[in-house]
Amino acid sequence: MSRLIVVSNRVPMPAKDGSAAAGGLAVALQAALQARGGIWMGWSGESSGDREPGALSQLQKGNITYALTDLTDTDVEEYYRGFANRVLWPICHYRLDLAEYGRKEMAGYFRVNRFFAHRLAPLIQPDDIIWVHDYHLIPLAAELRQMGLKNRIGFFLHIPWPPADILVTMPVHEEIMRGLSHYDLVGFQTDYDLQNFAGYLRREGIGDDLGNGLFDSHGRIFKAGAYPIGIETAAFADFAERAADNVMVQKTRRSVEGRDMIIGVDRLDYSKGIIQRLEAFERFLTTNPAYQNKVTYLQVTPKSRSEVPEYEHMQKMVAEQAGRVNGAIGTVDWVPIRYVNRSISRNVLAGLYRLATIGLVTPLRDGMNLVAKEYVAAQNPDRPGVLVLSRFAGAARELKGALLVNPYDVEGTANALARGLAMSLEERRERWSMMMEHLLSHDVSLWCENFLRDLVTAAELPRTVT
Ligand SMILES: O=P(O)(O)OC[C@H]1O[C@H](O[C@H]2O[C@H](CO)[C@@H](O)[C@H](O)[C@H]2O)[C@H](O)[C@@H](O)[C@@H]1O
Ligand SMILES: O=c1ccn([C@@H]2O[C@H](COP(=O)(O)OP(=O)(O)O)[C@@H](O)[C@H]2O)c(=O)[nH]1
Repeated sequence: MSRLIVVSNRVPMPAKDGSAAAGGLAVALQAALQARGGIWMGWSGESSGDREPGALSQLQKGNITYALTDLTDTDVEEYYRGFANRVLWPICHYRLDLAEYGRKEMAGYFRVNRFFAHRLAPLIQPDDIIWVHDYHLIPLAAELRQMGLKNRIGFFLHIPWPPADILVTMPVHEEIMRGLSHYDLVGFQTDYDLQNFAGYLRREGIGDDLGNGLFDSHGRIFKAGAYPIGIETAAFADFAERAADNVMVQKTRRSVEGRDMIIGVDRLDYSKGIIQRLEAFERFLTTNPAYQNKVTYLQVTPKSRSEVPEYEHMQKMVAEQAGRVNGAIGTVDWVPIRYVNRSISRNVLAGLYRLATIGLVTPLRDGMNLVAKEYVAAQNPDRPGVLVLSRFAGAARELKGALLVNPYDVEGTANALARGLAMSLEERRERWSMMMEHLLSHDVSLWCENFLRDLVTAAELPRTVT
């Protein structure tokens, strides 16, 4: 079996005690790497200031070598904060208004990808399979090809891929698309993202859909497909059941006794629709006054990318809004919104999901949204809660038992909350079973296997158009 080389901007390093990093993606990829042997390469998250980064730092754990590189201050600013998070992230989340184009940042993005390629290439053997993750590293395959590498290289995009009309507003859309054509397999989260990709090729006249998942563009033939990422469903369900003994979960249970709990869990990101969600909760309480003092909404929102101005602005807006609603509607013995601005460990989170009558997941746009899947997996099968889910999350393509909402429609979301809280146990069980069955049969290990199987079989493709 060929070795596997995984490349991602962030690398989930094992903890100091040697235990593997938590999170479905990390667990699935670490398992695949252990089985085949391989390398996980990426950014250390550290800056070398204005000095050229030193040699890769390497750490061996079983069959896996973790290889990390620092980046200079300028690299972090231009590649990560600048182009990845102020151009690609907003564009892929349909936020043209937030994209900030700068020639310096665009050049920095391509330069850091070249730097990654130069650091990675000496570690690669001819038979290795390379799997690149996410929007930070789209041009990596082109750079590796430029250096003469002939290995199979796959790419998986964790975030949405927008329609052509949005993509073409990005000055370097052609270079980005050319970058994708250097992979042997390009994976998206949903069929909609794949359709947008194919639509761009057609619209711009730079490629053809050859059928059976094959495309040709920029003189290369490659595969593209939808590979919706899953979670470790069975393990997470087990986790949630055992979390009942956790002290924090017990404290929370006591603190909401006699009330229904609604839970929202999101990085503090404008794509998550937190402002609209708080508005919907307020609307629900004002149009259903009988629920006042009967419901607690827990919003867990760890800070994210705080050095990027749009994120800093969001932090202020969300905190102000939560405070305003609490001030306007709360009473001396009831705080409607509990707003937690820090990260909670996954085992506590699993227990909190299980306590909540409603999982409120309303991104304005999301590649998948693993929280939606985790909420379902964490439920007690005897009395499961209700998932209220944005139709604009990738997860909505799969979780048909959810109450689907349009997060821009504040009144519609408020109505879904009322419907969810009043839903009969029979309907809740029926909806939950349908979703749980799907999640058990489409977990993250299957996602990983399917992608790698298709990447390996891409070896039989002719690579260039004759
Ligand atoms: O690296 P950051 O800029 O701090 O952002 C964190 C990640 O955000 C998006 O990721 C998430 O998806 C991951 C894979 O599905 C998941 O493991 C992680 O928990 C999520 O936060 C983005 O897609 C990642 O590339 C970022 O690293
Ligand atoms: O305090 C927190 C908040 C989130 N998460 C985890 O972070 C991931 C978020 O993934 P999702 O796909 O929902 O959103 P993303 O952050 O990738 O955009 C999920 O696995 C959550 O369990 C966590 O461990 N602690």
